[in-house]
Amino acid sequence: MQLGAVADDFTGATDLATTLTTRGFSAAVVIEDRPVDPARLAGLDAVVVALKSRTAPVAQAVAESEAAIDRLLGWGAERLYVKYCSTFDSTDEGNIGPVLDAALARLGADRTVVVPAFPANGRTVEDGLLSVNGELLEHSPMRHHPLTPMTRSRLADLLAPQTRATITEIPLAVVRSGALREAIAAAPAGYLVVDAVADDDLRSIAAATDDLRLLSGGAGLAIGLTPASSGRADAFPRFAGRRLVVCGSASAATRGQIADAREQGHPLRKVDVANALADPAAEVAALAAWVRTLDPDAVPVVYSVGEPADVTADGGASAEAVERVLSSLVAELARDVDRVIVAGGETSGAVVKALGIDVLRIGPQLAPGVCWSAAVAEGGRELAIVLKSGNFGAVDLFSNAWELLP
Ligand SMILES: Nc1ncnc2c1ncn2[C@@H]1O[C@H](COP(=O)(O)OP(=O)(O)O)[C@@H](O)[C@H]1O
Ligand SMILES: O=C(O)[C@@H](O)C(=O)COP(=O)(O)O
Repeated sequence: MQLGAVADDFTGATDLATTLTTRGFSAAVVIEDRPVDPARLAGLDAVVVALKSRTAPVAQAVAESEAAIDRLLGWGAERLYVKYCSTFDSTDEGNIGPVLDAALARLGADRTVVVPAFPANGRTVEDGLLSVNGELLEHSPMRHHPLTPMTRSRLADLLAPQTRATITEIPLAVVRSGALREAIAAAPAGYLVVDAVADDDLRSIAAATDDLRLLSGGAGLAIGLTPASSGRADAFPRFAGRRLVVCGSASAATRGQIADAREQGHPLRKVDVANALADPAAEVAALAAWVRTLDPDAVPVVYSVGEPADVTADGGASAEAVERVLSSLVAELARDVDRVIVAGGETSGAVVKALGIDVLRIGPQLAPGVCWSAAVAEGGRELAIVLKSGNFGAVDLFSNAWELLP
């Protein structure tokens, strides 16, 4: 296996895996510590272990990441990639620094690059400052993120409280100078925050770091990686059951996709959050009954946030209830529904766990960082599933995604 990766959330894992497959890698995502027969991974160029560690306590995130790294090395991974969010989601007490420290220690390596840039999704780094769609991170909507509000934009300032290692910034001029490899070798041991505003910059960084055993970043850096072999090519299965979209995401991109689905005439139903809190089983039953009344060819969209004011700020109780209801709904309908789009990172984690999925096989890409995966749910039913980061995907994704399935 050429590359083993650890991602700090489930949508991040499919983001990296699909970016790798666009480069010709054969790739799969393994869910957390689910036992997997290594024969299922044989011949793959890359395996991404999906954790739900982004906002976990540091000790837990490090322990889970170390266990994932050990599994990947045991499966024969030659190099490692630590995948975090392209908006560097973390706090001063956060996990990116400690997980990188642990990964370097496990590999006996002394340096790696820090590259959250992903220009195809509007994330760029210049002069060490991270921007989102042309706005500095601290001015972007990430400023208001409920768990990891990003109020600074300089990556070195965000990372410094999380590690004792030296952080060096490498400017765009060096990335484009043809002497990046030398600059990385000459820098002090530790972390190298490297500027990138275009895909060619990411390709230059990947080329200049081909001797590093550890890479780190969002998924964008993977566009510069090349598989050593043609890898294993699995045909993506065909699916013909019902379709379903569930959205627990409150992000602007998902809200736009919900509004577009309404305009396109898809049946929509909003989760009754008060009922989800009071009697989750009844809410699941009501939503499942609604789906079953619809034409089998319909694309029902079950969502919980149509506009920002729909979010109930009650210390997480409503968020948890919505996750429970949406994930139970997908599990309840899994006998009839075999093509599912899930919007939202946390929501995706809840759905994948409720379905008892252990491995996601990566299929067609829908947008940068968004793809179909094939998975077997507990009980043996195979389904196609999209785990969509809240902020990713075109506005018409809920209408057009199905056409990309074989
Ligand atoms: N109406 C609501 N009130 C409160 N929390 C909600 C509501 N709807 C969804 N949530 C929660 O908001 C969180 C959204 O996070 P996530 O699924 O990661 O989406 P994103 O990727 O857009 O951040 C989930 O925990 C979800 O259950
Ligand atoms: O790198 C990214 O931006 C994504 O892969 C990602 O991690 C997004 O997280 P969620 O918005 O929580 O899905």
